[in-house]
Amino acid sequence: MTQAKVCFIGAGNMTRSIISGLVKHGYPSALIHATNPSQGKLDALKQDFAIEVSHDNAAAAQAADVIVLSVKPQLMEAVCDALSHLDLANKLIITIAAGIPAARYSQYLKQPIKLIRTMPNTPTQIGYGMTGIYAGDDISAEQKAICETLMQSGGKVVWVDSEDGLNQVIALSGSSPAYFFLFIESMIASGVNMGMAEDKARLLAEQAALGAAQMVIQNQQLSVAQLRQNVMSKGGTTARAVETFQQGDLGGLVDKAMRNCVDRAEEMAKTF
Ligand SMILES: NC(=O)C1=CN([C@@H]2O[C@H](COP(=O)(O)OP(=O)(O)OC[C@H]3O[C@@H](n4cnc5c(N)ncnc54)[C@H](OP(=O)(O)O)[C@@H]3O)[C@@H](O)[C@H]2O)C=CC1
Ligand SMILES: O=C(O)[C@@H]1CCC=N1
Repeated sequence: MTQAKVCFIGAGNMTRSIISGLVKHGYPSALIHATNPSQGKLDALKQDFAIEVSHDNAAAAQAADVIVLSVKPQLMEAVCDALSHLDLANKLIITIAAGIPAARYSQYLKQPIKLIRTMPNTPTQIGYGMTGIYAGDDISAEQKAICETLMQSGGKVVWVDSEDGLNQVIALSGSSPAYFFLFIESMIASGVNMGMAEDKARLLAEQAALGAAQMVIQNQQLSVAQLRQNVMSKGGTTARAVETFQQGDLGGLVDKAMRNCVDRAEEMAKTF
């Protein structure tokens, strides 16, 4: 495994998720550095993972082989501008930001760069992450391997052939943990409305969600529709609930939500 010196610019939710996966997989803490303006997140990362931390983006980036840009898209231009005086010729830059096209970064950093775009998700924090990765033709096999090693430590990776594919990755896995959380939240609320204690409603809903996901994963020979049919006894309770979702056009609503997610990524590509 290639072990590069990695610096995360921005120490928020996703940086924490990725570092957690890296350290759990034995990536040396001494090779990981995170920067952030506020102190609290840095203290927590240092305490939990024994990594290097600082407020100085430029010094940390200068010392790194791999720079992971992990700030909100609206801050990316300013953050890159403040790194643009560095010589980045021998560094690999990885971005996890939604929306911003790969070509935009060399403008922000004011020099030619080697950049890989990725789209991880928060379950990376517990080893169940899913990351989509896009690299242009200028990226070497070794650079791709470094990126894959970093992102794979938190879960699975999938390479996409075109940059547009990353927007579909956002809709399918980057943003989608929130869809499932919303569904589970709604189930718990309904259970509570019907009189169930909240802790029991949560246990019932979360274990059903875990079991359903594992059923999909462990039964690749079956379609997801077949797994659903297997729960639906004719004239039974599940059929009544599923009919209710279908009458409300759940499939159409999911499609609309995912297309809106992609539209927002495309809007962001024009904005930032
Ligand atoms: N959350 C998610 O599920 C996913 C997010 N992403 C992408 O990841 C990126 C980060 O998102 P997320 O981790 O959720 O966001 P967070 O807001 O949790 O983290 C961003 C961090 O950047 C820090 N920051 C702000 N300004 C600077 C600066 N000048 N230099 C260094 N750090 C700075 C913030 O510090 P402070 O709080 O102190 O201001 C904050 O800790 C985004 O671009 C997003 O599109 C990608 C996939 C999934
Ligand atoms: O909501 C967002 O913009 C980011 C990208 C994917 C998940 N969170």
